[in-house]
Amino acid sequence: MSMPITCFVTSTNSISRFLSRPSLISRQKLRCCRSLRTTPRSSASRPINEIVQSIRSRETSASRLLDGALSRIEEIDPHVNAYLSVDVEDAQSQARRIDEQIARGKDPGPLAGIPISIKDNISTKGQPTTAASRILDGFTPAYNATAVQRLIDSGAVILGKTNLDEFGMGGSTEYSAFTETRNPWDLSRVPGGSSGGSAAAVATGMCMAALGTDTGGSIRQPASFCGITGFKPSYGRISRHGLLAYASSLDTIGPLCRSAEDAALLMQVMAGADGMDSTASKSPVPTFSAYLEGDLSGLRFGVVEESLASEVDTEVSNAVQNATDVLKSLGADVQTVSLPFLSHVTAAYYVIAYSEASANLARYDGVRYGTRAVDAQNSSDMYAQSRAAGFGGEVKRRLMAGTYALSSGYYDAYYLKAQRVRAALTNDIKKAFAAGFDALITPVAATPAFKLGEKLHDPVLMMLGDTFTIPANLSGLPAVSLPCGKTESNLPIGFQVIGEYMKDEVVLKIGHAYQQATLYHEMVPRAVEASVALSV
Ligand SMILES: NC(=O)C[C@H](N)C(=O)O
Repeated sequence: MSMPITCFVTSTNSISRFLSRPSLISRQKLRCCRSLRTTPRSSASRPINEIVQSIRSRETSASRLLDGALSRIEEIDPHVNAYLSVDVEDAQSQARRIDEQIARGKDPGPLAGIPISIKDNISTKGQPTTAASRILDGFTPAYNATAVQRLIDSGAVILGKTNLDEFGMGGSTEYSAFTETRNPWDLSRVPGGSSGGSAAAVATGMCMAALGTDTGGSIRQPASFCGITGFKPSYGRISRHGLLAYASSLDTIGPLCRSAEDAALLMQVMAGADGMDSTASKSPVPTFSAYLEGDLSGLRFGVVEESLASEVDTEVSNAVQNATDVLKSLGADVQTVSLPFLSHVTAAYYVIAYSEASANLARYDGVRYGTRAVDAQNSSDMYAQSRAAGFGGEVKRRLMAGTYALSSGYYDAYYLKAQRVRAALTNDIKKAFAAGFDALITPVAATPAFKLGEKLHDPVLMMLGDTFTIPANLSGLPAVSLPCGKTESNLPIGFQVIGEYMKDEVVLKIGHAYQQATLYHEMVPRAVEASVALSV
């Protein structure tokens, strides 16, 4: 039977019924939620794995799937601005190649024909890669990032490049030099950041999965604001080769998808050693799918006490509380755990991130890439003018603060102190795992998506939004953001599961078990559907 997949996100009856349910799921309601789970899956929530099977068996084709994504981009992206560039012809020729391979009986790989978008700070051969910065306007890399190449080698169709805060510096995607992305659940709100374009593209079915990068929460927070699943792998699990560095000891590439199951599939093809990145771990890559099944009995989770403090929105803390009830009902032992250093992590993170950024971004001098000042008198004048014109205000602020923190006389007071906080936090977390916890639970952010412009001129407020996501970066741990509810005003809420170093598969197993019991990851943003309908 031929099965058209021209549109991934549809409001089927089961989803509409679910969306009209109260935003919080209580223990009593869990049974009802589970029974809804037995209703047929909508195409929005069909696992990538199943869609690949239907491409392989020629029920549908890569070209048809791509057409669906392209028509959604045409309809929806003028409202959301998730993409910075889409190379339609190139994507169509990739899809045709996959279909031809299948017609010849050749298996293109586990992602055969799946349209995937790439955050624009990850190199794509022959496609613009700007990091949403004017300093890289017009830059086209000569090679693919290792993660991108591995997706292509597994049959994925690379669709386009998604918007971000310039060089990943921000939490709302408003610091892009080119356009601000809007939250598809409420177009007056931010999609989160810095991988806001990737999150909005997945949430609206403008692609089936996307790559993002996470330095202090940039995959997990936008995933949570847009109601999808975002996975930050252990540091070193995926090669950083081809990632435009922001803060090298923290940067991680990872997937944004509809489900933990889809994230596991992408992890399988991207993870592993890489001769081009000495920080990519040589430890063997597990078979992620082998870990997905089964309940959570025998696992112990620690809810981080400090993360449910009074500053956290009540709707958020209630939703996280309900998520822990679901985890308990799946057999997990859930207790509380304290991370006394949590209140210091944001300050430490920003000192480290700014310092590393000031070194990494020194390469953008107008000589090799992008913007170059034309009427400079000499070379140092040319560097200064090119950088002044090429970088946005937020990037300049961070580079100046980072240079200051590393300067002689201040190094001990700032950089060294921040590294000590990093060590103390890592120690806190190690103690928790040594005491027998398998994972830590926190909200992803203290609030749901905020209004466009609300924090734009208050960088400290913007930074404080990262408190719960930063620990996994400072300690190099794997962490996933999972949708776990909606607010009264129809905004998604996410909770976070942080695992032990290099136990990425355990984190995804927990995510999958949770998603087998709930439907929150199947929520679709109707605001966009409505505004598209209005505009036609
Ligand atoms: N890049 C990230 O992970 C986001 C973080 N808000 C930052 O600005 O550094």
